[in-house]
Amino acid sequence: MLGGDQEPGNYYVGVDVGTGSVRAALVDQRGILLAFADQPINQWEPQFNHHEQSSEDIWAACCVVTKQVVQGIDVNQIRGLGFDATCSLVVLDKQFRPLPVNHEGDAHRNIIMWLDHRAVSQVRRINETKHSVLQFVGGVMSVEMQAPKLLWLKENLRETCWDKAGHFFDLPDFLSWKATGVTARSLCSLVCKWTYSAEKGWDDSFWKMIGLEDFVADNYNKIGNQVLPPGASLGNGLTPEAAKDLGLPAGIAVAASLIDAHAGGLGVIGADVRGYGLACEGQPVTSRLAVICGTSSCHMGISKDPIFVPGVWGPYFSAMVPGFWLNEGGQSVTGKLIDHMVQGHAAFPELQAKATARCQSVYAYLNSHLDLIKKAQPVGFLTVDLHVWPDFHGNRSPLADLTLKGMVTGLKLSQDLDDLAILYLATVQAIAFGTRLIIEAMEAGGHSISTLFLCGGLSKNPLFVQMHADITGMPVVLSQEVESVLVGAAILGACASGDFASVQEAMARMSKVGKVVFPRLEDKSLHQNSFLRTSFQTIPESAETCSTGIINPHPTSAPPA
Ligand SMILES: Nc1ncnc2c1ncn2[C@@H]1O[C@H](COP(=O)(O)OP(=O)(O)O)[C@@H](O)[C@H]1O
Ligand SMILES: O=C(CO)[C@H](O)[C@H](O)COP(=O)(O)O
Repeated sequence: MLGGDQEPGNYYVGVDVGTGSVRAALVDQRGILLAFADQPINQWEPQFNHHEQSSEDIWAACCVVTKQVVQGIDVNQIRGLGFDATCSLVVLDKQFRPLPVNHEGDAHRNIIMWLDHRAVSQVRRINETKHSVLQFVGGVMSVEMQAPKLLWLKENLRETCWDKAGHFFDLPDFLSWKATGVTARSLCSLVCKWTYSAEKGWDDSFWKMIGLEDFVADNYNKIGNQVLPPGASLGNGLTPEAAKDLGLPAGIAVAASLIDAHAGGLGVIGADVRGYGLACEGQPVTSRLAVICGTSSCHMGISKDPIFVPGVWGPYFSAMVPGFWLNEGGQSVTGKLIDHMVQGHAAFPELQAKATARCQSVYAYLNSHLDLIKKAQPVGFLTVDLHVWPDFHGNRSPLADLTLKGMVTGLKLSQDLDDLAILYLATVQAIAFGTRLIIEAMEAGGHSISTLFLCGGLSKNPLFVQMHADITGMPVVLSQEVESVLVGAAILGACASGDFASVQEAMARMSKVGKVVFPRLEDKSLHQNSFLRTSFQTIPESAETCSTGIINPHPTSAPPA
């Protein structure tokens, strides 16, 4: 439904497909959200570490939310449409029909999700090749990228999937194809997840070396041989069929899309920060780090020249902001980890009942409960002897080790609501320490970061935001629009419409500062001690400590696969 400021003008629709839900927004030229809608999407986990979705379900959800946000407005004012989505792998046959990615042969489940870790053996073999393309993914390919998943399909579902496949899409590119009928891929998805180089294109020798020479023989037809920069206008715009599905006029501009974290980056990183007392004021945009915190967290830092950071993805040219190199650090589970710790605790039913009685979310309740039990001490003091190592789904950055597991030290026999609240706090802190490790690795590689720009579902949690400020020692900027990832998607639509000359111009006009959270420096030594204690309790004996107190469990070499 339409709400807020209703000045006439040009509107854009942004659609954001996250892990757990699809969101859409109607956004104006100033980046203000006039309407918002969301809808959860199905996920299947048929086996441990196998995570699947359905492209038909996702498209249907996109249609529902888009129709909702344009209800009641003159659709002729809508100038452009932009999509972003998780970097999940969509498989279609030669007639564009879904193919099964599972042993059960269920074609409805035709997406291997980004967090799927089935291709462990495949990624180990890919990393053993030490092929030069690996330099551009932080030195180690992640099991969450597309090459190992494709190899898994070839080796495990040859007849039911691989031999019948006509098209392998990254989810953002599937959505833009669905809207326009154009199979061109976005430079963002191909560079970040498929080893494509913005400068050199595909590297035949890589695909031959890993056993996927089929793509070379086919001239990359199935994975993309037409590549467009994010925000470029696709074909003749929205097809009549998709227009009917989405409730939009046929022919409006549709943009080449972005991965969700990258859309979040566009939505926050270009804001005008004058007057907030931030160190990044008057400094190049390269001093800003966008952190997109949803199911996972992604740490997006840009640079004028390529920077190689072991264990941090990239450098990727023009994959987010045109003309800039991107490094992407990440934590595979953050929101999902917090949900897992809280929902799995013995006191969760009590928490749920109490939060419901107060009409609060469980997180708002836990935050106020922590305020009650902390008494006169700083909240961080509550976790002096309880520590979490957050790699429950492996470590994406900077250790790049999918075999790492999670850990909790300092548990007692009691399992009441206080214990749950403190475990929740320790989990949030562990995630913030993970961000600090990533920042320190990026700075050691050559980045110079002074300010964090947070967005995504977890940025709605004030404790999460404050802990990131306190533990990194950096101010955190929150955008005026909480749903900044959708602003990023709308920026794409605005660029495709031709209303802005460049992505940079659209970013500067449409992303805006809402609030700044500064670090509480009085808690700094407490967090430093906690950081060291956590690390020493959890690292293997072979690890060594660097001068900052960061632990490197793999001291002699690049991180293992
Ligand atoms: N208001 C809130 N307070 C605390 N946590 C929140 C809030 N809203 C969302 N979250 C957390 O954010 C995560 C989901 O973020 P979201 O950006 O929607 O994820 P995704 O894009 O991966 O679907 C969940 O773990 C959820 O618990
Ligand atoms: O790898 C990614 C970005 O490069 C994934 O798309 C991302 O980690 C999943 O996003 P979210 O946690 O927001 O659902």
